[in-house]
Amino acid sequence: MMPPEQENGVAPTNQTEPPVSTSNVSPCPEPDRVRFSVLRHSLHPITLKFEDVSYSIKIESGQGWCSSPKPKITRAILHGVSGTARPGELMAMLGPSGSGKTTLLTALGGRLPGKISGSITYNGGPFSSATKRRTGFVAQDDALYPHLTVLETLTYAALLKLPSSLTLREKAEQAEMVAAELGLTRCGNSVIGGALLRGVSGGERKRVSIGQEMLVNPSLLLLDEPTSGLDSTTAQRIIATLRWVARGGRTIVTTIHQPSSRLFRMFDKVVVLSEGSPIYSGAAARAMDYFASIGYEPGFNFVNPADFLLDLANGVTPDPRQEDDDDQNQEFHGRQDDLQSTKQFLIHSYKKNLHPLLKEEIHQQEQQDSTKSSSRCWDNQWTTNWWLQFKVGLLFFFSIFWGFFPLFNAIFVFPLERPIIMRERSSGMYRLSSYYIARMVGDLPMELVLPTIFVTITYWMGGLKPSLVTFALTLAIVLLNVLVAQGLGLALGAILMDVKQATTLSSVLMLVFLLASGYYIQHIPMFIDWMRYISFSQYCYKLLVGVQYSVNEVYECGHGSCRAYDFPAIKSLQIHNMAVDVAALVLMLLGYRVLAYLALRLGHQH
Ligand SMILES: Nc1ncnc2c1ncn2[C@@H]1O[C@H](COP(=O)(O)OP(=O)(O)OP(=O)(O)O)[C@@H](O)[C@H]1O
Repeated sequence: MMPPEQENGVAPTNQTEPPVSTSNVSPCPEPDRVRFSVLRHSLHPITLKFEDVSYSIKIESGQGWCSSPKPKITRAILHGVSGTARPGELMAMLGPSGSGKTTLLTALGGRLPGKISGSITYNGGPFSSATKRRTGFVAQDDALYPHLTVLETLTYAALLKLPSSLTLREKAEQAEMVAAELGLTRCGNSVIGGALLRGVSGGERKRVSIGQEMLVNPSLLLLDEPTSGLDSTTAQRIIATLRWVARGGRTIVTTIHQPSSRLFRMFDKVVVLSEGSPIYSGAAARAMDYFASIGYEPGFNFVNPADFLLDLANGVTPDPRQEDDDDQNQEFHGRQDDLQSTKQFLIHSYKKNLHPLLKEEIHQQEQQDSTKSSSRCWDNQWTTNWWLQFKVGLLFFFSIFWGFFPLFNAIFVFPLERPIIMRERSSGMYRLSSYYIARMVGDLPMELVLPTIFVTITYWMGGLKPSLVTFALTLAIVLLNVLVAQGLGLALGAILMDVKQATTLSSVLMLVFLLASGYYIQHIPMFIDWMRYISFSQYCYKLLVGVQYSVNEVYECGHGSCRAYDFPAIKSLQIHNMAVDVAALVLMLLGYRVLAYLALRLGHQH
């Protein structure tokens, strides 16, 4: 994909540009735009706002008498931090080590235990499970499987997390693209490694972690020190990547240690923390002007704004007198008490000058956010409604239960009766065909009564289509399914004449039928896929769904209304011609029974 930042001296690779054009970014060629469409745009942009966020922890004071519990003291980690990050923005949190960057990031990711005061909202609402699913979090210590290769790690993430509308191949392609994007192609086949297994370098591990989160196409991406331990070119590339990812409508917040001036220029917003208190929060491009306005300007040879901000966060201020004396060593000075008073002054200035503006900005947006979140239903946890999921599930279990049950019952019939048939037939008591037909007809009432009672109760209780015709069709399909399953059971019993073998074989067959039907697994491998055509459960299930929903039926979904036939579990069934499904079942109904009869006859002759 990208980078982009030509002015930063990073050579563009085979990558494309951000989708939203910015002043320093040129539009990408059309073919790449199509190829990278999955990660290009966020589907559910999130505006993140945090206001007066404070957080304290209780720690043991270290003083206690012998075995008496040590008294606990409260330690404030964050004091009233505010800010906003909108879709398309890349926000950086700067500050000295221990200033609270990770704590704030963890709070924004909804992962901080204990009570946080102040407010953190996502499109005006609290942290919900929907927000959680759309939030990616790259922690400082990456947890990756050491034995997988880089490409395998990314491919598994892609397979598990990318939408089911993509094929396996497309998902694998996305993994490869992200690997290329993060410069991981060369080590794609190297194992990740761990404490006992030498693997890829620390920087590469970090990039794999980032890649994993990027693959899920998060709307909000939070990263803790993504560039730590990386060389400046790689760090540059990663931040440029994050900026590109943000431009696709995502909100990105990252903590960062000592960014170079090139990196600093890529941030849209910065929050600068000093001992948990903010000294700046707002546009990165205006930070220097703000500090100049309160009397802090860098020296004439000062090149990196990030260094300047970090010095201020440490209470170190530029000393104009030193600039003339000794450029090389001492641009700043400060005694301990001076440092403290500088920090206090900066915190005070923030409260006085920036905090009211931020508050205003946060509340101005609030109204827009609440309108947005009420008009859009992206906060729905699922894009399909509960009833549809329930009903499609119920129909599936109709077809499965009334496949297994008669099948396993029927398996026992011939093996158990064999000695009696042999004896009675050898004394010429009856024809095999008359026994066979009588056996089937005799079993019929019991075989059909139970499923009729079952369907009558569950159909109406389950809230399926309240139509007598549909009910009658559903019942007829289930009964047909029962008869087919019974026929298969009879055939297996007659062929094997051994209950144990027949039970094992039918269990395997049924499981293969279920898998081949595609309900549990999609994109079935070719060698097993053909089995769907001999799976009676599949035909039964298709018919049950087919009579339940008409082609143009719609249901309420995350996008307003959606066609039932577009619901993934229904779409994958490919309900085109129900007459073919009925014909297949009828053919099986007769075929299995004829097979059972022939097997009995042959067995008897031997
Ligand atoms: N659970 C905890 N118990 C004790 N102290 C804690 C805990 N969590 C955070 N702290 C303290 O809070 C302060 C802020 O920690 P935090 O990890 O947020 O800082 P940071 O700015 O991310 O630091 P670094 O850049 O070194 O990672 C530190 O002094 C840390 O020791």
